[in-house]
Amino acid sequence: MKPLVIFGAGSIGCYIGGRLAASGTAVHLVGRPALGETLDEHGIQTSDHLGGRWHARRDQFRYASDVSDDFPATDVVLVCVKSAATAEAGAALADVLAPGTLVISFQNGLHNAEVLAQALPHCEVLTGMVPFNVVNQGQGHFHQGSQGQLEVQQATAIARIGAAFDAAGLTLQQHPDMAAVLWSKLILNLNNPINALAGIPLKTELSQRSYRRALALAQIETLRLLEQANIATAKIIALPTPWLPHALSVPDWLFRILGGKMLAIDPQARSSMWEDLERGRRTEIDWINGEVVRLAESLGQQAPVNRMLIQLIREAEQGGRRDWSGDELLAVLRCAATAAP
Ligand SMILES: NC(=O)C1=CN([C@@H]2O[C@H](COP(=O)(O)OP(=O)(O)OC[C@H]3O[C@@H](n4cnc5c(N)ncnc54)[C@H](OP(=O)(O)O)[C@@H]3O)[C@@H](O)[C@H]2O)C=CC1
Ligand SMILES: CC(C)(CO)C(=O)C(=O)O
Repeated sequence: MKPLVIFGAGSIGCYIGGRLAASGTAVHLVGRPALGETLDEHGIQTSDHLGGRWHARRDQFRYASDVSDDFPATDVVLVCVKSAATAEAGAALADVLAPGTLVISFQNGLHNAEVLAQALPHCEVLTGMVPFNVVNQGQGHFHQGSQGQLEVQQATAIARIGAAFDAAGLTLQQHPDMAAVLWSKLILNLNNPINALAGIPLKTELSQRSYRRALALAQIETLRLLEQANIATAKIIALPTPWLPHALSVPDWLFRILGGKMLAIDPQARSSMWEDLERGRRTEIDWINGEVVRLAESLGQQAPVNRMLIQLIREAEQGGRRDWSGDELLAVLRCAATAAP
């Protein structure tokens, strides 16, 4: 069997790749040399919020720091880099992939698969969606801290990998309308800047009504724009997407009952944007809240709440505050919303 390639060995790439390798799929990871050294020593440990633990020994996967280094013949590639690195990933893969290779973008944001398709016109590029959180805990250990099933664009080519994902316990849910899925995921990801600015774990943050109300403001603004643009959403968690701001705004005691599943998160889990700030990397704010601002502009409207979140994350990227209380954030976002003409 030809190895399945994971381009972008980070939290998501190593989690999916580690689970696949542990269950017997031949996996070839492309990532940075420093992580390669860590994995040489420890292999890939994966675990989840339900207590599952898996280990891929070093002889169960291959690892390279670029595509020139012993790149295998493959017919499936999963792209798991951050959005800023997608174009570069596409350019690197263009030289080495055979016609008809299945390429799946397992990334947040709306347009990564399109960027890949432009670079790889000879491949079949599909959109994927990762609903759960993964944190790199160091020493080759990647932990899934919340629930959800991987979703992927409906296509006959998925038959090539369905059994391998099933064997790894990562069943792929096929969806006919990934644009709706990606917008719904983006609406959940509007929490990424709030979590990163709060500087606290997701569970602690979402347990506090003021942070949830701040998130609801950003979501309400986005949902109004989607309605005006006739863009559909999909149900990707227990609640339909348009209900989210209402469910988030209830008092803490009621949210503990209604939003039980949203709080079923490991106490230490954080958003990927928090991890980016922590590691001094560029965040995906332009691919998340930036999409809302661009949608507003295309409709001749404004998105002041999302614009303010972008500004605060830009400041945080430059060393600015990352310890906002919920009340402070809510006040700043409310002020932005009312100040907009
Ligand atoms: N982490 C999470 O919980 C979730 C993340 N997602 C999404 O999944 C995607 C991946 O996120 P995540 O796994 O957190 O990202 P990471 O940054 O942890 O992983 C990506 C890795 O790929 C490396 N990389 C980038 N370009 C190259 C290249 N050309 N050659 C070799 N290595 C490269 C990066 O190195 P470097 O940093 O040095 O560039 C990094 O180590 C994102 O779109 C994210 O939003 C979705 C759901 C949950
Ligand atoms: C899973 C989730 C929503 C967790 O915040 C995420 O997508 C991220 O961290 O980027």
